[in-house]
Parts: sequence; structure tokens; C-alpha cells
Amino acid sequence: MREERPVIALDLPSKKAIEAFLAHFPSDESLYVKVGMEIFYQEGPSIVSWLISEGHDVFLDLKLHDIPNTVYSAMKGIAKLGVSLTNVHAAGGKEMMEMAYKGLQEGTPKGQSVPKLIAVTQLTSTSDEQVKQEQLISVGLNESVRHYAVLTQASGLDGVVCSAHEAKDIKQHTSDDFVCLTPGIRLASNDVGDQKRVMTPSKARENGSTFIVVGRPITKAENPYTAYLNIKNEWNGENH
Ligand SMILES: O=c1ccn([C@@H]2O[C@H](COP(=O)(O)O)[C@@H](O)[C@H]2O)c(=O)[nH]1
Repeated sequence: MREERPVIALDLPSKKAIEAFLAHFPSDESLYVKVGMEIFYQEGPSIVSWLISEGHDVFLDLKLHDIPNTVYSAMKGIAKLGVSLTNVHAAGGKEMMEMAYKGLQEGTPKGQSVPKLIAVTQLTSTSDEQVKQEQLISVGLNESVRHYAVLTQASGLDGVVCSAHEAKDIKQHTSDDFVCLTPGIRLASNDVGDQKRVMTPSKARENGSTFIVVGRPITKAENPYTAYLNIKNEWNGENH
């Protein structure tokens, strides 16, 4: 099921900076936010509990990638935080992904829902050339992404992180309800920055993205709420 709210990447340096950012939004607006490495490593798990207590849904984007036992134990801890969605790297392999899922299931307190678990295929800042030359994956980016998506599904996870360019192909090779969470989203007028595989919200919708993730086009905008609404409206096929 497509999530109507763009997921806002809270790539900001402190809780204070996040409070100042969220002050631009109506106080009763429930957002879907992404807590990534920048803020998590500064503030720790309390930032997650605070965002949830403020009425927001949280995607914890720590992209775990380690030996299966370590990822299992880390996921048992993450499961207690009450996040809606979290992730690992598919490159960690099937055994690691299965153990991540097991950790989440075992760690989730009784009566709470198990967070959805997805796996990063190839980062949206990675190009086909880099996949071939730096990772030595001669089949190239599209096949690598598809392979990781199929492996992720076979490991029992809910979906993948990919670019919106690959979402349609992934759904064809997995299933319609397989989550495709797509960062690298830009309006035609936005800076691309370090992203390589970008797409507009309306194209992402046409291509079958389940979630879109947007950071700097909102966090660095002069009016973050207007920027958020512009992206949200285009994502939902309104006013454009
Ligand atoms: O493949 C990936 C996986 C994660 N991300 C994260 O999404 C946001 C995108 O931020 P922008 O400012 O909109 O570029 C960021 O937090 C990344 O860590 C990704 O971009 N690509």
C-alpha cells in the first residue's frame, strides 16, 4: 500500500535543530520521518522515542551490515524502540537478513506490531559505472538491484530500498505488495547533490514506489512546510 506522506529525512545535527525544523509544521501534523546515522549517532535512541511521542512515524535508517549474530542482537534492541520501519544492507546476505528478521520478531514487545524490515539494494548515490568498476559486478546496476531484491524477498523481508528507476522492474520480479522505498527524489527544480539515480515524485508514483524519501529539498528549503506540501501534492497527483 502506497504511503501518502513523503518520508522526511531528518539529516540534522541535533535535537535542537530538529525542533527548530519541525516548528515550521502545524503542531498537529503527523509526519513520517527518517532517523538516519547523522542524528542517531549524536542523540541515540532517545531521539526516536521523542519523535514517536510527538505523534510521528519513524523509519530508522541505520542500514545494518555485519555478521548474522551481531545483526540479530542489534535488531532485538531496535525492536524495542517502536519504529515502523528499519533496514539492513542486502549485501550482508540471506543468512544475515533472516537473522535480522528473527531479531526483530523476537525483540518486539508483546502487543506491538513488528516493524517492517527492508534491505538496501544499491545506494541511490551509486551509478552503473561504479557498480561495474568499483564493486566489480559486471552485470551492472539494474541486474544487481534486481538480484538483491529477489534475494531480499527470499529471505522473508518486506521490501527494499532502491531508486524509483528500478521500482517497476522489482515489482515485476517480486510481487505488487513488495515495498519499494525510494530516496533520491527531487522536484524538477531541485539540486541533485550527491544522488545519481533521481526521479520526481510523480514519476516515482507512476513507477510503483511505495514510499518516497526526501531530505535536503525539504530540510534546506526556505519554507520547509511549503516544500513538503509541494512534494506531497505531486506525489499524490494533486495540483501539478
Ligand atoms: O540508497 C539510499 C539509501 C538511503 N538514502 C538516504 O535518504 C536520504 C536522502 O536525502 P536527500 O537529502 O533527499 O538526498 C538520506 O538520508 C540518505 O541517507 C539515500 O539517499 N539513498
